[in-house]
Amino acid sequence: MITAEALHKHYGDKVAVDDLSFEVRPGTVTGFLGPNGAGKSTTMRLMLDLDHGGGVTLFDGRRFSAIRHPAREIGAVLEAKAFHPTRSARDHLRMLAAGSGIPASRADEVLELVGLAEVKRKKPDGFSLGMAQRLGLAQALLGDPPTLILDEPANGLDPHGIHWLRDVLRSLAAEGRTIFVSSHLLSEMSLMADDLVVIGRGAMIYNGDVDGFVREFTRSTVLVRSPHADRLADALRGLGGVTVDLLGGELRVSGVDVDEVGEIAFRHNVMLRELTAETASLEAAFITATEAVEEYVGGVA
Ligand SMILES: Nc1ncnc2c1ncn2[C@@H]1O[C@H](COP(=O)(O)OP(=O)(O)OP(=O)(O)O)[C@@H](O)[C@H]1O
Repeated sequence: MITAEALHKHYGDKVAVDDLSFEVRPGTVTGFLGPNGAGKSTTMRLMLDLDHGGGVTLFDGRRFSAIRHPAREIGAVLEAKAFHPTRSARDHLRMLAAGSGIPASRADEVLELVGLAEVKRKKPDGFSLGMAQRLGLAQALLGDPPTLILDEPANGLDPHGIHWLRDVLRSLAAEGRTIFVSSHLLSEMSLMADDLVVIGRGAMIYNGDVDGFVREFTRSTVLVRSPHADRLADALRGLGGVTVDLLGGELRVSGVDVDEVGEIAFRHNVMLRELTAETASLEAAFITATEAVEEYVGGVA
């Protein structure tokens, strides 16, 4: 269990992390989301005592700096490509293993796990970003830690790599580990994460499960196809609090659920060809939740 309490950091007048408190539960993947510059990397650095600021983060009740063998308790990747320039991938991991009292054979195990066994004798400075991400994950897993903190681990991975990463993180969580992972890939996050911490301009926007976030920041809609769509639209508009978009024989309705739409159609003798509850995406919820706090807003060319 990770407990972050009142994390705070400012650079001059600029508040990068603004009194953030949250918990990351074991056995789950918790996604850490926020627009560019929201403060995700700074928060992760604060959590690991790699940056000076306010607040405390406890890992199963202890601060990072109080943990005797951090590699065996917390695996962290904050920056891809932070490797020794002259050692091979394998030697890099063996050296880290030696420093943490981990058997050297574990280096080969984790390289196999992340799919880098074939290139283990190569120097990481020739690695692609995706390969470097895999090596970063190997490094984080070296001590078989119960907690993982990963900043943008999917960055640079190809679609197979992203799929693989999702499976690895999900199965590590299923083993009871605590996994805190930032990403900009929202569709991936919706498949991977159980819980979310969403921040904007350093402050908390949402902390809870993924479904709750989508519910809170989107309106669910009902899609209806009917040869009498205009008649049904009139009946639904008469209800009040209902929004109806009519396009040809298709209606998109919000403010009522599928059962109510079905009932009203029945009462008005309207034949239906389709009646579907549409779930909004995590991306739609993220855009609504964070549009007011976006820092770097581009224009349209
Ligand atoms: N060393 C620094 N000096 C001054 N300001 C900084 C420094 N590091 C970060 N910041 C500012 O703090 C804020 C948070 O940055 P941070 O890198 O934590 O955001 P982020 O959410 O990780 O962004 P991204 O998604 O783009 O990686 C940003 O506005 C950034 O400009």
